[in-house]
Amino acid sequence: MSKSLFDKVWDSHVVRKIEGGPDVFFIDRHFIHEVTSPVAFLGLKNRGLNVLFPERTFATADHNTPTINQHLPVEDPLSANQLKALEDNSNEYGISHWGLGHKKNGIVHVVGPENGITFPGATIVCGDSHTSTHGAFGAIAFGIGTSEVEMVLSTQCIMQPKPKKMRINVNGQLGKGVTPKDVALYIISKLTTSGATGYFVEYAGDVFENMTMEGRMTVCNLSIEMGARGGMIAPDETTFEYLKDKPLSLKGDAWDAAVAHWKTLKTEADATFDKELTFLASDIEPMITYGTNPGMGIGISNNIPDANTVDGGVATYKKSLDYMGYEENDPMLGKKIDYVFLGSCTNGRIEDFRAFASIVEGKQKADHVTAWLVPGSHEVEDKIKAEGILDIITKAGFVLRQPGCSACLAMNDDKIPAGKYAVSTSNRNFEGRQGPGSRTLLASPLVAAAAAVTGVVTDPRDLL
Ligand SMILES: CC(C)[C@H](C(=O)O)[C@@H](O)C(=O)O
Ligand code: SF4
Repeated sequence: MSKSLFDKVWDSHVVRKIEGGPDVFFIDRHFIHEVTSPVAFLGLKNRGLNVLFPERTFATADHNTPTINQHLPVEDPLSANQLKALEDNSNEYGISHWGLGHKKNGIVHVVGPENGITFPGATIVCGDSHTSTHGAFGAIAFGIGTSEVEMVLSTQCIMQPKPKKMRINVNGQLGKGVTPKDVALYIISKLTTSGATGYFVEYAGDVFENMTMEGRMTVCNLSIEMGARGGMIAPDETTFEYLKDKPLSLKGDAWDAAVAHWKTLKTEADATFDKELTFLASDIEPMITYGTNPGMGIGISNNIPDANTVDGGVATYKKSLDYMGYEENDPMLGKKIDYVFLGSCTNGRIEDFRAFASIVEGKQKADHVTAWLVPGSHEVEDKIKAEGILDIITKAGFVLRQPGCSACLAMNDDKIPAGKYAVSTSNRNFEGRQGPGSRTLLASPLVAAAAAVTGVVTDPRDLL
């Protein structure tokens, strides 16, 4: 039977098939952070178990880290404890640890790829739902629970039933101002947040083939927001070019042999999928969300949908609009905003800062807007400085913060106040996600930049 990319990677990692049960599945790379690993290590200790392959696990601190004054001790005792636990556990078991202040520190899904820990054909897990990001490299990457983190630490395997397969094709060319984030928000708006539940998605078609690695990461990152277990894109020259010479990428003959293998990781022509969807690039415009889940998104020039035209119940829909303080049929353009957040594992990479700078250059931040610009890693921060982006944003009245998850989920001090509107490049707009009572409008870095300089929801195409 012809195999898909997903089948090839999955099947080559099955250690044992259990009749009528899940597969015992080998994990190549395991990332850990301070939120979901402490309890797993506690479990290991209680059962007197060891870490089987410490060299396959990589720790970085990101969720609870402050984004200013990182050289000072962390004030919040809960955060300080979590960070200390990650450091102590990593040291005890011989796991590489990029803690606060380390030059490689940053958001787990940003530092993994930029250091070449992520690679095509790999199986990658982390106790974190946005592990799907790494699928951009043609890896099978997904989030796991804390008990599975313990399982991976002790056995380097987990038990997994093989998910169903979906292929999403987007063909044609994206218009001006339309970014990978818009492609993803568009797909989620069509599928809803549960449209891909139970599936593993392969993204295919010209749009993804022509996308940069960072764009592919943005798309795969958001797979989880439509319910998918993960999403992946076949590796190609763009992938190999990105990974070549990364600190932990293979070198010399080993690299050449790996690339030769990675080139075989393509879906065969007559492979079949349980579900297949096709969209047109020309139908996608810059997107923005107006509600309290990532599926509640529209093209920026559209009006908020009428309750009678949406699936999923009128009452829930109205409750969501109430929370946002919005009315059906209102335009999104021109709505006043208070905060802008540029960052997260969705859009906290150098291309996102370049995009933001391309709009704010020569303009000024709107007076009433508070903007938090948070690089995904120190490497991103260094590039922002080296490329002159820091100068551009500083002249435009913005301040650059230090790396971390920050206001994406507000586990540190970066909380959007109750009732305030934030245009955010992150991935979730749930009630209170960015701080109790906060209201989130998910969008691309271009839309965020346009809102930052005008103070209202603005079509970035008018400013490009
Ligand atoms: C804290 C962590 C478990 C969580 C996740 O799994 O995704 C977080 O990263 C998020 O984005 O909500
Ligand atoms: S940046 Fe946001 S989505 Fe990504 S890992 Fe951190 S909290 Fe989760």
